[in-house]
Amino acid sequence: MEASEGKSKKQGASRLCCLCNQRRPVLKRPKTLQQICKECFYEVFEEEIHQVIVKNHLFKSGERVAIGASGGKDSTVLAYVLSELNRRHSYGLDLFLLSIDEGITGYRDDSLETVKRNELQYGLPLQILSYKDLYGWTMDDIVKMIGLKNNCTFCGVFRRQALDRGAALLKVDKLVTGHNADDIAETVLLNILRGDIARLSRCTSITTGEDGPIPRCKPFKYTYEKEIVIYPFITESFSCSFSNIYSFFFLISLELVNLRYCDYLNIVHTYAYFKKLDYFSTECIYSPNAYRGFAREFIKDLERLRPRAILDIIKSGEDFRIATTTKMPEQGTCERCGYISSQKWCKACVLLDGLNRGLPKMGIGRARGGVNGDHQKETKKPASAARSLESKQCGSLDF
Ligand SMILES: Nc1ncnc2c1ncn2[C@@H]1O[C@H](COP(=O)(O)OP(=O)(O)OP(=O)(O)O)[C@@H](O)[C@H]1O
Repeated sequence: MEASEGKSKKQGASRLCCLCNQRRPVLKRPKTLQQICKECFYEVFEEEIHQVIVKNHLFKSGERVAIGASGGKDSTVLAYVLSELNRRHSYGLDLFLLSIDEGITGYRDDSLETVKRNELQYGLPLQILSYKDLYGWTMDDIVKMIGLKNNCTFCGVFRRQALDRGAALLKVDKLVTGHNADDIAETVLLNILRGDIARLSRCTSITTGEDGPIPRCKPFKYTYEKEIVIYPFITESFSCSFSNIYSFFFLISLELVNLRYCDYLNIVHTYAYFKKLDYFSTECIYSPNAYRGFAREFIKDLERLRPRAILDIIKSGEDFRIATTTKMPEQGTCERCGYISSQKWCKACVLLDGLNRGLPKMGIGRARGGVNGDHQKETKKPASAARSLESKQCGSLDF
């Protein structure tokens, strides 16, 4: 009798949130597998990001900060959480949304509509810059000329520079992006697979570009993608439409951690689609993303076996030391547009020159030392240049 009473008390206790020990758990936290209630989930989620911001001295009071806003889940949650923390902890930041319109019909035009709604929902001023205005080309035009294979290189190089130009226009001190722990772990792995030591040493830094036009920070460096996906579902104030789906999410939340990543996102995205949740969840229509996709699935498989795997990969990336004998590229400025460059021309100018001359493959591939203005030399080796990029897929492998 006593034993069974003890057992039922124990079962009752195990049904309480393991953090507050008061409320019923509604989800298994992906990062730690702890069964916790929704109040504790959003408390730990937001507090961890706050701690990352404070410990890494990401911001100073009075700074103007642009949030790279694509309309996707990461940057939407980042815009929401950062404005909340800014208010709650009196960071004293002036926040802005900065969106780049790459000119991808049926993808970016739709996601920009989401950002425009976010502008009103969060009360943050929005600046949109387009590839068409900046470079005279949309990604639709570029894909028509170059095809699907290498288009991500153009997009990645142009977006990086476009964000810097937008930041200069807004006169901000910093740019923050929604890159999360999963993105960083993937990038560590990809840079190892490519033997790219220069990017490997940069890709784990929480702040980069301090020597360039504008420092970039990643406040979600240690935030798991699965938690970013969960967050809007259980935060009442995030958007009124999110609250409608509590019951659905709570029913499946304890099981989700064991699903494959693609099944997981499919469930969430399908539901998000029907409920018209206010972030945009479609993959880029021009991104085959095969190589990064394999790395992503590999990391998700590791995460299913051991959630800490993501943090450990980031830690390994951080702990790599570059031998002093490794020659690092020297930073200068582009002779053509004045943007930062370790070569005579910056990568965007090389790519644009190729596009404008009807030789779009000219700038593709990694310039190794030497002067990249030597186009003649590059056009003589189209096969090897294209090959060097096959493994690169979506955009550049650093941030
Ligand atoms: N078109 C864009 N305009 C402004 N910022 C962008 C744009 N595309 C990407 N970013 C920034 O870079 C981050 C990483 O972009 P990535 O393309 O990897 O998208 P993601 O991981 O799907 O993120 P999100 O869910 O925010 O779209 C985004 O979170 C955002 O901060």
